[in-house]
Amino acid sequence: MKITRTRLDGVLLVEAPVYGDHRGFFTESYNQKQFIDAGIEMAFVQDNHSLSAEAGTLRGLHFQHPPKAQTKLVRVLTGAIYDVVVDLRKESATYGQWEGFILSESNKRQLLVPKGFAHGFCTLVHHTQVFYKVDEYYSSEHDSGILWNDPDLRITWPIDRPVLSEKDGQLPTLSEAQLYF
Ligand SMILES: Cc1cn([C@H]2C[C@H](O)[C@@H](COP(=O)(O)OP(=O)(O)O[C@H]3O[C@H](C)C(=O)[C@H](O)[C@H]3O)O2)c(=O)[nH]c1=O
Repeated sequence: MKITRTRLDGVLLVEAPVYGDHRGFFTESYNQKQFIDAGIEMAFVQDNHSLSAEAGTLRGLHFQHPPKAQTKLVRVLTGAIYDVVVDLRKESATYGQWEGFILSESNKRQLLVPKGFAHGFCTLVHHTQVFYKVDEYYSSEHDSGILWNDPDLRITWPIDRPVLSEKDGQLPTLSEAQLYF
């Protein structure tokens, strides 16, 4: 399994071996021992799966406040996404910085998003399904987020007018948000 560090401490790209043959492919998308051996030791407790019908659907930027903050291991089952993480850790040298990654059905790359990051994605094709493991259960009371087009973050999303939930369109900016990381 190939683990690639990124410029944001703790954010990792994970690539598992893919075994192709005339029928298609097989891959162990998650293997606890291999992940622990690679230093990815969190115990995932919940699997999430979303379908976004239209290209240009944007979900995020979301996080859960401590003590229900979540590490996420994100991958794409069908389609493709521009996946974005934002460092919300006040003491981090990269606080308020973001990075984007293309995860797709074809590249099979996975992204590990540590606690203390906001996470969101914009779909690049129709009928995109995203599957991700989290190490803390969903808590609506701790669910929060940052506005996708925060003028200070200036995230270069691939679309100007995305399909958004009403909730996501009303999220605070980073400067307005109450953060506890
Ligand atoms: C996240 C979540 C949601 N829900 C319920 C709450 C709502 O009734 C419904 C849709 O939730 P929401 O609109 O927050 O779904 P997304 O916009 O896809 O949110 C996700 O999008 C970004 C990309 C993330 O990183 C988060 O994991 C997650 O917040 O599912 C649950 O029952 N359990 C859950 O874990």
